[in-house]
Formats: sequence, C-alpha cells, structure tokens
Amino acid sequence: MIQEKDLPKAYKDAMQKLLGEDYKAYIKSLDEKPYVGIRTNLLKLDSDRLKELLDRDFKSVPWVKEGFYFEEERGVLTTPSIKYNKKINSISKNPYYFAGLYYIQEPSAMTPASIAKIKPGDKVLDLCAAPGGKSTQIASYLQGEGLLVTNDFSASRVKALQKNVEVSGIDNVLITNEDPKHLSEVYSEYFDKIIVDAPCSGEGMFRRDSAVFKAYLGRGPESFTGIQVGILNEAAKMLKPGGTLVYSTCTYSSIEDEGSLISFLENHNDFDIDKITPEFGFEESKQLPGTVRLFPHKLKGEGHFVARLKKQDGKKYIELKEKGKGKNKKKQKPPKLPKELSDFLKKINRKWDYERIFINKDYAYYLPKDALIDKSLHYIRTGLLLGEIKKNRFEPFQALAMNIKSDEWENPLDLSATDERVVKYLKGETIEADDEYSGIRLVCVDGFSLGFVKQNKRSCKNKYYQGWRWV
Ligand SMILES: C[S@@+](CC[C@H](N)C(=O)[O-])C[C@H]1O[C@@H](n2cnc3c(N)ncnc32)[C@H](O)[C@@H]1O
Repeated sequence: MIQEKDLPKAYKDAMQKLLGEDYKAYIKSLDEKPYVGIRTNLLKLDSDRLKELLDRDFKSVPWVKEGFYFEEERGVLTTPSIKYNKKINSISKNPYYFAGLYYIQEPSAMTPASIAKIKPGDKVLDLCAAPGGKSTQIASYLQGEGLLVTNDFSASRVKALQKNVEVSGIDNVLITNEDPKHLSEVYSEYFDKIIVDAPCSGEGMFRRDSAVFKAYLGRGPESFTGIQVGILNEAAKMLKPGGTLVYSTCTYSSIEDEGSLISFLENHNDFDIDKITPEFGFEESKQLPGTVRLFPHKLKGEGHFVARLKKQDGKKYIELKEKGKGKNKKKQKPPKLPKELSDFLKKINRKWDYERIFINKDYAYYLPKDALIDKSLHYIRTGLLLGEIKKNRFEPFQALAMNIKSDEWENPLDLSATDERVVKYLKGETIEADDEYSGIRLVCVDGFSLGFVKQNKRSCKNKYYQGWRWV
C-alpha cells in the first residue's frame, strides 16, 4: 500500500491543486484495494450467457455495458462457478478464459474504446495497443466487419498483444510493431477512428501496481509529453477528415493530459474537442472542458484521463484508391490453393473468400477484407493465421481454432467445463474421446472452441499451443 508520506512533494502539490478539498478523499482511496473487472468478448457471446456460464450475477460497470466487476470483495480472485475443481481457482485460470470469452480489464481502462463511437465496418487504429485491452474491445464492437490495425512500438509487448488478439478469435486485424512515423507514411487519412492510449507516468495506477510507482520515482511526467505529442501528430495524419481520435492516459498529470493535448491542438486547428458527458462520476477538466478524469474516490475504478477529438470535415475526403495509394497493396492473383489447405477449409462450414487467402513461406493467412498492407511495414500478423502447409498435410494453428464457432465444425469434441478432460487438454495432455474418429478435430468447452487434437480411434493427441498451456 502506498501512503501519503511516500508520495513525492511535487506530486502531492499537483494533486492538491487539482483536487482542492477532495484531496483527502483521494489519499484515503489509495488504502483501498483496486477493482478487478472483466469484459465480455462480444465476438463470442453476450453478457447474459457469460454470467450464466460463470454462474454469477456480476455488478455492471456503469459506463460500459459489457463490463463487470469481478468480485464484490475487490481483488479477491476466488473461483466463480466451477466449484467441482479446486485447481480452477482464479478468473485467469478458468476454461472460459482460455476460450477467450472475457478479457480481464480494469474498469476505468474500458472507457476509451467505449466512447470512441466504433461501429461495424469502421477502420480503426489502436496505436499504442499492447497488451490489447482496447484492441480486443474495439474488435468486439466491429463484430468482424471493417478493420482493426493494432500497433505497439515495443517488440516484447507486441507478443502479449498477439496472444490476446488470437485468444479473442479476431480475424479482421493487422498487427504491427512499428514507430507511428512509419505507419503514417502508409496509412495517410485511412482510419475512421484512432485510439492513442499513450505511454504515460501512470499516476492513476499507483495502488494497482507498485512497479508503476517505483518507475514514477525515477521518471516523472515531464519526460512523457514529447512522446505523447509526437504520437498524436502521427495519429492526426492517419485520421480521415470527420474521423474521431481518442486520447487517453492513466495519469492525472495536467502536463501529460491537458498539456499534451493543448500542444497538439495549437498546431492542429482542424481538430475540435468532442465533449464527453461528465456522468458516472467522471470529472470534467476545468482546464480543457469536454475532457474528463476518472478518480478512484469518485467511482469504482482506477485513475484515467480521456479526451475525444473530432477532425473537421473541411475538405472532401478522397478515397485512397482514387489517390492511387493502394499501389503497394499485397494484391495476389487468387492463389491456386494447395489441396491439403482447401480440403481442410472445407471442414469448416463457412463461405471462404479464396481471394483473401495469402500464402507466405508455407504459412497460410486469411487477409482482412479490403485492407491496405504495405511491404515496408513490420506486420506481426496479416489477418488470421490459418496454419502451415506441410508435405501432404495442412497443420491448422491455434489462432484458427479460436476463430471457429463450434457450429462451423461438423463433429467437435465438446466437453463440459465440469469435465476434467478440459484442464488436461489445456495442460497439453493426451485425452480420450467418447467416440471414435480419425483426423484433426476441434475441442470445445460448452460450445466454445479451445484448440485442435489429432484423433486416432479414441485417443486424442494434443495440439494445444505450447506457449498458452495451463501451468
Ligand atoms: C498504456 S500502454 C497501452 C495499453 C493498451 N492500450 C491496453 O489497453 O492494453 C502504452 C503502450 O504504448 C507503447 N508505446 C510506447 N511508446 C510508443 C510509441 N512511440 N508508439 C507506439 N506505442 C508506444 C508501450 O509499449 C505501451 O505498450
């Protein structure tokens, strides 16, 4: 627990100035446990079904309809429903979590994507995306239509982003590991919505993460503003006229919040603040009306700052194609698919658009529809990674399994969460099926896909991705 005496003087002074008589209530809130939230993955199910499966009537996060508080007693991660199995003892060690049915996310962190007005069909960029909280939420809102480009500058953090995108079953996605400067050279005025969840000093996360506090003592707010304004400048280039840009941080620092935004707006008079209604305990900024802070003494969540900007529709938007910018698009002739791959895809009851299948070094991808892909950028994923074409066979990958709905597979091995084979499977063990079969089969928990097995008679050789196993 952080106490007032541990806080740097400059920080206390700034908070007193910001909060006035609320300062004491804020300091008191530092003694309380942080809230734990979960958010339904709307790509896979709705919240009523999730509550049913987890056997809990969670309290809702007031400002995000698919967000819930995990425990009335905050931070206590005890088993929700599956009482039969003592090994399943936390919200992150639960078969439904492995099935990507929900994302664990701090309730305030659910705000930026929820106010970005994202609708199916939009092209959305999440510029500072790892580990993927906002990206998985954006994908939920897109409902498989449109495009999500999700980027992070850090090569190590982008791995966690990739995993979360794949567990969530997202296919209309490009994952990049890029400096925003490079992205803006390719994606000029390309996106309808952009989220900049900027790197920041993390003042709002002190009670949740002591490492953030330690890092803060070594590196205060001033060092972040240049980076934040730089990222916003690149985002501005990539937004279509009329588009929406959301800027968020998990800090209270007015240097990083209003300060960075004011610097940005001074050089971008084609952007206006699109007011966020100060409801649910959100506190409107006095310095920059229309933007809001979330304080832990005002609502059930950690500290955040959120602003929504709108780019004016000053000039008529010219489609990229007309500008001839789609030149480098990886446009292939519809490939002649290897028989192994086309035979495998026939097992999945879905209308595949074969023109979107892209094969690179024996790896097969299903590209997002109408997405601009440029060779100069470092893509971690271009769409859904289907699998690898091997000699005389196709090896389907985990990302594909997570994207398949159980009713798209003719004969899934569908196990109940109360079946101990589920945890065995997630641990990478061989399991026995109830019926005989020969070949690759989809394993599901209560109708939601988990991964593949290679079945011979009743014995099912485990194909669950090693790096994701239950340990
Ligand atoms: C607050 S975190 C993002 C959290 C994420 N949006 C989520 O909801 O899970 C900020 C991220 O910005 C990334 N970052 C730092 N500098 C960056 C830059 N210049 N361009 C893009 N991303 C950057 C960091 O690696 C970090 O993952």
